[in-house]
Amino acid sequence: MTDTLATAPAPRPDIRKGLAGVVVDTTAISKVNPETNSLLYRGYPVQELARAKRFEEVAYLLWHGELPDGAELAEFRAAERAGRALQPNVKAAIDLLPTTCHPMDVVRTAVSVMGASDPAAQDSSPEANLVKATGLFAALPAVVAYDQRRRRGQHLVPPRDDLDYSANFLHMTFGEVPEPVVVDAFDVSMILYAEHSFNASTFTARVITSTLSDLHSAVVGAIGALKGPLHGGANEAVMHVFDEIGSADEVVPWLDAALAEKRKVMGFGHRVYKNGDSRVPTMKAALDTLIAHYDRPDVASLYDALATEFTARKGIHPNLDYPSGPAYHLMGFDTELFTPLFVASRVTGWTAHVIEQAASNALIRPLSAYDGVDERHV
Ligand SMILES: CC(=O)SCCNC(=O)CCNC(=O)[C@H](O)C(C)(C)COP(=O)(O)OP(=O)(O)OC[C@H]1O[C@@H](n2cnc3c(N)ncnc32)[C@H](O)[C@@H]1OP(=O)(O)O
Ligand SMILES: O=C([O-])CC(=O)C(=O)O
Repeated sequence: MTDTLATAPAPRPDIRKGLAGVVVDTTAISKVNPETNSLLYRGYPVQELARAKRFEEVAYLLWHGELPDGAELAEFRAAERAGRALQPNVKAAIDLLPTTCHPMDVVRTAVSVMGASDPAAQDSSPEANLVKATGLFAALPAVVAYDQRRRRGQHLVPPRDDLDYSANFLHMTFGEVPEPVVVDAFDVSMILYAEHSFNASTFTARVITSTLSDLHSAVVGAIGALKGPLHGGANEAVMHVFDEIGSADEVVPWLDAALAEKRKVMGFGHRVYKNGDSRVPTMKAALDTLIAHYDRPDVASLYDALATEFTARKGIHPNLDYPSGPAYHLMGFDTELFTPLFVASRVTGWTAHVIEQAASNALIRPLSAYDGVDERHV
């Protein structure tokens, strides 16, 4: 009897692969509610923010918890504009990287260089972290813009102080400011990408922060997590899918083959939203304005054909990356630059979480169940 009890297998622990459904902490930064298909940043519906505010105001909201008043916004905008120019050491590091590498590797390296040259690198006080976060927010557009330009054999375009964040971003990338309708669509995309609770990259940033590491290290890790096609890399992958399919007429045979091969169709599905991503209608409306502006009904028909057919067959809905991919394409960004654009936006959410994690820290260290070989001896 005693022997039987001693050798009884231990009860299997309740393992949630991918932490699916596990609530690991609280956050006051954003609320994702799949039941009501809503997303709140600091209490405000993201659709309202996209309609009525600029990205700078949303960044301020994520960090400070409140929208800025006139004086606060002026001060914040001045700080952002002061940090826009590409620093010589960051440019030198980028120039060392081959243009065959992925642009996400360039952004990741650039943030690492910025961290290494920050005299306050080891100061993780909330004040220092806010300064670092604002610095990254201000500096990343130049990194992304310059990387696209150098890959095209074009020279660096310096920032313009008379333009807001999005207009300046597009100016530094393309050497001119596009029509307001394009700037507005870009600004909407930045607002929608800014924050989404404990997604994989934000969680990565929080894990790194939980060891009392520094903010730049957390952002470098988050960029690595965002790069994957199951997360931020999907906006780039959506465009590859569009290129592969070619036109709306080819959607059905393409999908037959893709599903037969059990391929994942990028830009569809979500860990939290099962009935559609709260951000898609707003981004789809922005895409529609671009389609009208550039007179590209072919993009609209391919978009609609794939979404309708895939959702009808699988019951899986588009996520934010689905409309964002073709929107960035129409604006003129090279496909590999799409996920770095996501970085430029999400750095606001990541750093808000770094500050929140640091303010109420506990080392993040879950348990695992060993299923390797039994104990043995050499
Ligand atoms: C900004 C963002 O990060 S949004 C997400 C961007 N990522 C993508 O668009 C990549 C494509 N989508 C996916 O891979 C998934 O939907 C994820 C990773 C986003 C979420 O996945 P999870 O919650 O882990 O669900 P999981 O991957 O287990 O999918 C459940 C089922 O739906 C299927 N499924 C989910 N998404 C897709 C898809 N895009 N294409 C085909 N099948 C899919 C899975 O194959 C699985 O089927 P099975 O039960 O027969 O094995
Ligand atoms: O929440 C997620 O898992 C992925 C996502 O949509 C995001 O990070 O914006």
